[in-house]
Parts: sequence; structure tokens; C-alpha cells
Amino acid sequence: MNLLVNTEGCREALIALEDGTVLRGRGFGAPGEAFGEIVFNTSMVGYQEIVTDPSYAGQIVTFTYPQLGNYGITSTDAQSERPRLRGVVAHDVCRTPSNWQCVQSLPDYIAQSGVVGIEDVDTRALTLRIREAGAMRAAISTVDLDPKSLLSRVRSSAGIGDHNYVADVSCDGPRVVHARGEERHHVVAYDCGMKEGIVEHLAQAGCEVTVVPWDTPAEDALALHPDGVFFSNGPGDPTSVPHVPDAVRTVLGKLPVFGICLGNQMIALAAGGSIQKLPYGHHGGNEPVMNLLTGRVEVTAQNHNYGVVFPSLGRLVPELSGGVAEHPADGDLRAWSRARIAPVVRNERYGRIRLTHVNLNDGTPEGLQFLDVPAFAVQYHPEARPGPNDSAYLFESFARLMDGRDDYLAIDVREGRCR
Ligand SMILES: NC(=O)CC[C@H](N)C(=O)O
Repeated sequence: MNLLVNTEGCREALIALEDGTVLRGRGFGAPGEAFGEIVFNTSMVGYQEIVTDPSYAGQIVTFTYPQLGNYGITSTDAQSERPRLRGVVAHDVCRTPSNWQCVQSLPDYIAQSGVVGIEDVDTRALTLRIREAGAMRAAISTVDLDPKSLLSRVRSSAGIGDHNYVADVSCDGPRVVHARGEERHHVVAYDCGMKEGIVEHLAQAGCEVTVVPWDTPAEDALALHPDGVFFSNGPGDPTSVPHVPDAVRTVLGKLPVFGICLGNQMIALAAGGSIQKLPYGHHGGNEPVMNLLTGRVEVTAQNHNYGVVFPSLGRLVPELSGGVAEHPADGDLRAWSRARIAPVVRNERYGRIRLTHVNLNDGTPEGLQFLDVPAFAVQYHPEARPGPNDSAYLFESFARLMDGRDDYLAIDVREGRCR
């Protein structure tokens, strides 16, 4: 019998939310305090990929799956060099993981990076609060155990939009990742907090990838003579990120462009579109999305709080939108998926832009294709770290766009499967 008692998990801790919710639990990870925006993630596996996803910078993540850390931390699954989120909220955390690849426990891993965790929390109740009140400011503390005091400090803390988190998580200088197998194209990838899984998928699609810092002038990127430019995922409020929409604008029309998540938002902003904050975002591994060009539904991995307002990109072109001249009055884009139409708007800067993907849970836009310049983007995560591989074909789509093909998006999902 193992008589060793691990006292590390016995620290008392509080979590306080801006709406007045305060829950008591036990600390794990680093002791101390974490202030940030609270969101919930519904993935059932993949906590290592989630805690190392740079898009969570500035956020506290509540895991709805009740047990966290069972298979430990491996040397292969991290999406960046260290945990990037501010805090972790869990129901039950495992300190004795079991997995042949395990190199460390989750609590030790996040402690090393100063990330504070709280467990023994009713994460279902907490998630219902976030669903009702929306993503909001919150704090975990193992030092301030007075609910009133912690709550008032949460209410006077900075909001996520007050800081450009992209600058915190991007790389310091360029690096090159070689294509797997035969090199088909050279891509410059703007690292706004780029997940390692995206770099790998681009390399697997035959791209030599030059990863560059987020604020690289577009002229410097073009001077590398790439075949295409990629704009990555990243943290925070997209309207607080300077430079990148300008870089998109310089590149659009000159070279093929692909964007994922924050990259999609940067491309929409470059086209003069607007961004809205969703109530509690999409953070999980089972969001159904319809590809309006093929009618296929992809089960997707997602992690975003903001979304593009599709009508803000332009007026509908009825002859390319099944004769429809008005955007759906309630803003629910599932009307287009039911009608099996991929509507097209006329954008003042870039001409025709097509809606290619729609979220079937809430009718928000998930993909855009520019018809008069070579560019497309998705709001979700085709690299799926963690998540299903249904959308991995989009990396092959980018390669085909760089080959000059028009039909690059309407490919069978099975052709793009992860190798
Ligand atoms: N994963 C991402 O790129 C997220 C984009 C942006 N920070 C959002 O929350 O919407």
C-alpha cells in the first residue's frame, strides 16, 4: 500500500467571477493568483494541447470533462513551448498519471510555468454560469481567501481587450520548418501564437514553412519569395491587434493567403469587415460545421470568443446567392445551410467573397473564400490539436490554391486526412 500523502493538493483556493459567483476549492499547480477571462472547454481529451495553446493567453480555462491529467504530460503533444493560459479550473485532477509516454504530471507541468489551478470545483455549475453570463473577468487565488476582497479585485482588473496578447506569445525571430516528403511550396507563416500542430500540417501538405514574428512587415515577408502566406491563430481581442490586418492587406491579391481563427479575423478586418464578441465562444472538439460547397458536415475543433460578422463584408450578390438579396434578418446563417447555398457578397476592396462554412450549433460564419483574389480562411481549427481530423483537408486545399486551382475547397474530406 502506498502510504505517501501528497499534501501539494491540500491548499485552499477560491475562484471568483465578475458576476458575483465565488466557489471554494483546492489549489493545484503554482500557488498564488491568476486574473484573466474565464471560458470553458468541452473537450474530453487533449488537456496538454489546450494548456499549451497560445490562443488561451490571458484566459482561465474551466474543463467540463470531470477528470484532468489521467494520462499525464508527454514530450510530443505540446502546441507551444510551455503552458500559455493563466489558470486551470477542474473537478478532479490526477497526480499519479498512467501512460507509457508520460514524462510529468499535469499539476507539476503547469506549476513550472507559474500557472495556478483550482480543483474540487463544481465545473458543471460554473459552466452554466458562464453560459448565462458570458465569458467574463475572473480570478483564482490561493492567497486571498476572502470572497468579498477577491471579487472586488476581479471587478477592478483589466479586461482581455486592454492588451495585445499576440505580442506576448509570438516568436522572437524567424525559423524554418522543412516540408515532409516532397517540397511543393514555400509558405511564410505569420506567428500570432501559432499552434505547433498547424506548422506540422503545413509541412505534411508539402510546405517548407518560414515562421515569422507577428509584426514582420509584409514587404519583408514578400522578399522571402514565398508561394503563399499563412496567418495563424492567436489570443485576445482581434481588434486589439495592430499591424497584422495591414500585412494581410499588403499581401492579398499578390499571393495566395490562408488564415485560421485569429488569422480569419485578421483577413476579415483587412477587408473592412467587423468582428463581434460571442456570448461564451466555441471551445471544444465537437462543433458541427457544414461545408456549403460540398454539403458535408465536419466535426471540428474550435477555440474562439470572437467571430466575423458576415454581412459586414458586403451586400449579397443575388445571382450568386440563389436569388436571395437580403442577409437573414436574425443573423442566423443556418438558413444558407438549409437551402444548400454558399452565398456571395460584393466587398468594396476585394470583390466577391463567399461564405463557405457555417456552424450548425449557432449559425455563425466559419469559413470565407475570396473569389477575385486567391485567399480563404476558417474560424475553426483544422489541425485539431486536440480534436477530430475531419477538416485536415484544408491544408491540402491551401496547397492546391498555391497550385493555382479554383476547385481547391470542394475536395473530399478523405483526401486530406492526416497521415
Ligand atoms: N484560436 C484563436 O485564434 C482565437 C482567436 C481570438 N483570440 C478569439 O478568441 O476569437
